[in-house]
Amino acid sequence: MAKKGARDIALDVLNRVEEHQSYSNLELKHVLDREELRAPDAGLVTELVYGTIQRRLTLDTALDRFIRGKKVQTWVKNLLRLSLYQIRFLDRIPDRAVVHEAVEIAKRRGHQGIASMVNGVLRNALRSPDLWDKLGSGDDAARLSIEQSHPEWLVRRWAGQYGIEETRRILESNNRPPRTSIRVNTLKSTRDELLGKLREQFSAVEPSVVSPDGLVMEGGHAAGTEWFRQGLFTVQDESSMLVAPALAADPGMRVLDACAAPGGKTTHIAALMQNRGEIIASDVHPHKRDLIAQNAKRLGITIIEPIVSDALHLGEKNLGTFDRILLDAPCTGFGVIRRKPDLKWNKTPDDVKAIAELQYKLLESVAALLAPGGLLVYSTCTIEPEENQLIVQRFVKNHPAFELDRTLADDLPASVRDKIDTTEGFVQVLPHHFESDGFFIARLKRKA
Ligand SMILES: C[S@@+](CC[C@H](N)C(=O)[O-])C[C@H]1O[C@@H](n2cnc3c(N)ncnc32)[C@H](O)[C@@H]1O
Repeated sequence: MAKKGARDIALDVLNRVEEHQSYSNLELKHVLDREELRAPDAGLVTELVYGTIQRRLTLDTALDRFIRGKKVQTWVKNLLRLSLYQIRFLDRIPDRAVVHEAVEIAKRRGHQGIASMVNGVLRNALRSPDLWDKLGSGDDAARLSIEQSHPEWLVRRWAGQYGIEETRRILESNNRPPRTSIRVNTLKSTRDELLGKLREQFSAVEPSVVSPDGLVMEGGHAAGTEWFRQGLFTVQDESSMLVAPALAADPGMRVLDACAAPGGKTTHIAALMQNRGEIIASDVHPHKRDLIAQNAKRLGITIIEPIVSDALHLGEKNLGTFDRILLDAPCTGFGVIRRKPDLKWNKTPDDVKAIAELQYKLLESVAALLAPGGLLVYSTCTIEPEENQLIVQRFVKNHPAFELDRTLADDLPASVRDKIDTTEGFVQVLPHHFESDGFFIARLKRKA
């Protein structure tokens, strides 16, 4: 049987995501593993899937002009979205080729009638040069929602919090493809050494401006290299590399990482502690404990003890107290929409409320284990104040033994301090600040 092309495979993934209500990264992995594609083809499939999901609202609004009122099967709608995405957003693929391939796929999967409809819709779209300029209507937030393809409730929420211009920058940044960033394992190498090695194999590798431990590269499969297997680095977002240093853990300390899997930040903390001391790395999901252990092993770290526990009940485990605690809490993930575009379509305002309640309870639970004079870092990969600043402010108000440690900003690299407003004592990185994940970090101190 002839091998499937990239667009056919991308269509399979889009269909599975919709039919199974599942996450695109999981479906993509499943299909890419099955098809055993070469790296450039896998790259194209990935770009097509994420791009089509990312731009879904813009694409559907445009398509509505041509298919309004007609009943269209899910796979046909996805084929039209996928094709329109290439026409509008991928310059390197000629429009003729996109239409031709879409028509061939429609014939193969359906029949001549569907192929003619697909051909007609795409040709009509190509004949409407002002199609993309006038998609949105209404006020700024409503127009931005359509133009930048984010749900209107989220755009309104962010416009209220950050202002409409900052919100536009957030949305535009979310729509740009993510870069790969990696963190050097300072137990085994230095950033300069690793940079030299990676440049032998990859063309565009640069030092991160966000973290002194980070490198950034366009594309590239760094995790497939021998250097990865040797544990010289780990793949981690640049913003998230700010968290472990915020904990200011010294060698020899006792540390709790309460929501640790897969261990990106735990292993960073261990490296900063020079692999001396003790880190209890806990996660509620038993299958994730092995991920932490595997990562620690590959990186040559011996001070991490992975355990399975619900952080709401860690107090019942007789673990004693800790000098440092990290609560990298589960969250809506609205800071990582660029890498997980499904999030913006799947989550609702009620999800924000529910997760914020859980975050507050988790914070209360783990804070009870902090030794007097100790530090606790609360972090999330979201940009929702309800999950971030408001949680910490409410906690400090209700727990007088704790205070917000406003010296956190002093520990940030100057390049980060210069770019973000830390006057309230919090660190909120937005996606466009460094083209990295949106991330929140606060540091609390238990009074001695
Ligand atoms: C943001 S992720 C942590 C990422 C991790 N710190 C890293 O850097 O690799 C949140 C983690 O919290 C875990 N989690 C969710 N609810 C939890 C709970 N009640 N107790 C402990 N862990 C929980 C999830 O399984 C998930 O692995």
